[in-house]
Amino acid sequence: MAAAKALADYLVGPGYFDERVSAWPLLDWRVAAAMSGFYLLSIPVGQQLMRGRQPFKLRRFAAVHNAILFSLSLYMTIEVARQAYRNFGWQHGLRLWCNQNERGPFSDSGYKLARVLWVHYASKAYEFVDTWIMILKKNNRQISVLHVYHHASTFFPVWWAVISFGPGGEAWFCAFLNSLIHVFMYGYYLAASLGLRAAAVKPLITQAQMGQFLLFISQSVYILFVRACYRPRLSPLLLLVQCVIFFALFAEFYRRTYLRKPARQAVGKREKPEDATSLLQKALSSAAGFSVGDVLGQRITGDTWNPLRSLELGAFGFLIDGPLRHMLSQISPENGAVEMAGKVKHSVSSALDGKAWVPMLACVAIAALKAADGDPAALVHSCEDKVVSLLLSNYLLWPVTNHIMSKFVPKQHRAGATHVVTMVWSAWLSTMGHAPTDLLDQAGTDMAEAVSNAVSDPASSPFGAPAFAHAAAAAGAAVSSAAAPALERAGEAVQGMAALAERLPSSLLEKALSKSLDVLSPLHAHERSPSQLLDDLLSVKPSGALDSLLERSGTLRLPMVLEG
Ligand SMILES: CC(C)(COP(=O)(O)OP(=O)(O)OC[C@H]1O[C@@H](n2cnc3c(N)ncnc32)[C@H](O)[C@@H]1OP(=O)(O)O)[C@@H](O)C(=O)NCCC(=O)NCCSC(=O)CC(=O)O
Repeated sequence: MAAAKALADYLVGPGYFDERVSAWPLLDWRVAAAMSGFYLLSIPVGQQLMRGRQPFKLRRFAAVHNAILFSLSLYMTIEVARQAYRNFGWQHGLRLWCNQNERGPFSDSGYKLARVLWVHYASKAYEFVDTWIMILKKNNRQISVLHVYHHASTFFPVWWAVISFGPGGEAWFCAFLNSLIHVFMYGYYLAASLGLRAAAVKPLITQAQMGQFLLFISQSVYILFVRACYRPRLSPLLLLVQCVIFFALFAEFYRRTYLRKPARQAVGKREKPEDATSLLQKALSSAAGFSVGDVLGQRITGDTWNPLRSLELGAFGFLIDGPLRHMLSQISPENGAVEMAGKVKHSVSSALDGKAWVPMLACVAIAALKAADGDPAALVHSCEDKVVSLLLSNYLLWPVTNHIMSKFVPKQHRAGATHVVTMVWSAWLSTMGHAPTDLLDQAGTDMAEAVSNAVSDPASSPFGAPAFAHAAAAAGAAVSSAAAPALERAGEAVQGMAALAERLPSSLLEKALSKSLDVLSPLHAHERSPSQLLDDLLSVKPSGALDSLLERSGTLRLPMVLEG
């Protein structure tokens, strides 16, 4: 009993049901649940009744219905924005997210905002008519899990909970954006019911819907876990769960509707996309990339190695980064959604990745880092501070890498080579999680310089792919450069370690250690060009396991610290 009360306090406390609206229509939970139940029941019953009958055309009826929802969505978009602005207003410190759901007597704008949010809730019940149109038209292909789950659950419990426990605050964002997207969606359905097919805008509408879910996921994570700024927690929690499910269902809808055909037509003509690697493979490689990258990152910043953090980041790679990348790869232009020539295709894909996904994924990665460090609240500043350097380094690393991979690296080695670069990238992210901003800006600039040097000085390399080699060196240089102050702090120890390693029996491992320490020391101390750095790296035989190398570096560092 006490546990149930604690849970209720956590989710909807301290005020529980909002008395100001509890007498409003449709807010008795039994009525709302019964309506959703009735909707669910109506589907098999309706389909059964339509069995053996001719489908209805319903042109006029569907057109009127869509015109109503189109106009209502337009009204709600404008009215929610207007009342949110009046209620929170810039002068009252309106923020995009983290606006409080005030209790106490309604202000005029607070009341009008609650009222339009209630209209939004009620409109979700009216949208049941969509499904009945599908049933009467016998458009069974449209009655998908996505569609039914969306319609049934959005009315009850999601919007019912939002209005019942907190008809204000953060709900404005969701109602506003969803209504805006519904303007386009019902505009599309209106045109379709009048016999006009707008095939070109259909995928754009689906993309907008998916974008909205990603924004809602970000919003709920932000207000629940990052800033912990919102009560009741139930609505953002429901929103989070819903939108993760919707995003997955919509990604699948997108793949099925827009990608499958071109991919089939292309059989025999085109290479199988490399991104066809399975979800499990992507999750595993991402886990490896993040954990090994973090081991390197921690070493670079000179921290004492925290294995738990590396494990947590591995879990982040496995559970979030890998699966997300898999989903995104399914809908990328590389996967056949858009027909383009090779080079253009890679550039467009990289640009889209950089613009949309990379900042998001990288911020999520930094969030995971901060959470692993036990300081999730630092995420906001880290993201704000680092997103520019992040984007810069992304554009310097990935488009070049992708281009070189497709051009020089044989297909069967591409996945492996990409994983290596991914490790460098996650080491970089891990380093960024710790390094101060100005340093990162400097590192970004260094990286730009290194890449341009590499391109203008294409000396041959053992890979037979000079640009790849130089880009890899440039990335290494940037990581090294970002770590400069940490290494400066540990400068003497590093030099000492290298010297010690020289004196140890000259096994391959010790040589490798010496070389790797050399490579990791600040660039300016050695005046090494990226190609020299690469040569150093290449002279290290990969036979020594990374772990033992790092372990060795740890044991070597100890005596120096003790001596110091
Ligand atoms: C482009 C989409 C908006 C719609 O995809 P569809 O596959 O349904 O599109 P379509 O080309 O088959 O639609 C044309 C057919 O729909 C019929 N039609 C007309 N009005 C309709 C209405 N109000 N509801 C459902 N169907 C309707 C037309 O007569 C035509 O039938 P005919 O073919 O016989 O001529 C997509 O992004 C999408 O949302 N897909 C998921 C399916 C879905 O249920 N979406 C809505 C709820 S989800 C949602 O709303 C998410 C959110 O909150 O943003």
